[in-house]
Amino acid sequence: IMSHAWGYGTQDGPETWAESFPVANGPRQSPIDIVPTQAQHDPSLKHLKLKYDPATAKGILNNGHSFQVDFTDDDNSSTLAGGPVTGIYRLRQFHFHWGSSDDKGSEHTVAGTKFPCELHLVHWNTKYPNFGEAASKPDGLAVVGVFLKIGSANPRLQKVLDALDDIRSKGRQTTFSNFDPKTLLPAALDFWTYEGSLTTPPLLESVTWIVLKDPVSVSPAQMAKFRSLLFTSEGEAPSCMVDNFRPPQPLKGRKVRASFK
Ligand SMILES: O[B-]1(O)OCc2ccc(NC(=S)NCc3ccccc3)cc21
Ligand SMILES: [Zn+2]
Repeated sequence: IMSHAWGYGTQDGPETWAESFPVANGPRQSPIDIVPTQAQHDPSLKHLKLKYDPATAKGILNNGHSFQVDFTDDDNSSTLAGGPVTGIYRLRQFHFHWGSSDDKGSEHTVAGTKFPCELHLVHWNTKYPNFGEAASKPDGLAVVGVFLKIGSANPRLQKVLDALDDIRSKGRQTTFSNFDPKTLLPAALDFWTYEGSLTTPPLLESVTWIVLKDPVSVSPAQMAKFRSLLFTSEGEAPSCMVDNFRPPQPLKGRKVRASFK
């Protein structure tokens, strides 16, 4: 069967996704607006334990919705544990969402504040045999979200941004090795956490979200690199890859917990 054609345009964007993916109107959809004054500090939350082996970095791909850096996940070399999760989750990939201008781009918002970009580090629960199985379970995935805020150029981003010239169009991929995604994180790992979903179709309600409180920096020139990518394949009329974010979804009674006071 044809894979579901979805995107971020007026004809195929977030307002249309429920037609093919009815879970879009489900009880635990993401992203959400995080309201810090309504998040309850939970002292029982453990520290986030992130262990990433740079050798597991495999490739970088333009998938037509974002670009992602993929990791080999056939052993526990790169994992997440602690925080709100039980057990060990393996790093699968990371990717970003960003805007056409600096006043929007993130998926989660903080008391209505939008950031120009948001990083997602995707991990799957090793109690399941593989990513695809885990993605369909309520405790299957754990995604760390990191906000990027306009400021000085972030040298940690540069290796990723320099690879974008080789994957400008949808379907392009190239090797990407020896990279430690931990270098993309802020110094403090304080976080908000809640139960949610993928923010792109199939919108599966299988994600424990771990959204870091502190942003990392990105410069306007670096944002221009993100915006140089294309949603479209070579040979198609080019469409700039921008505004690839879903807006915040109804909380529907969910509680957001904070790891910090
Ligand atoms: O919401 B996100 O953008 O951030 C967190 C996150 C994790 C994964 C995705 N999507 C993936 S991996 N789809 C392929 C797939 C999906 C389901 C089964 C197999 C294969 C999107 C997002
Ligand atoms: Zn994402």
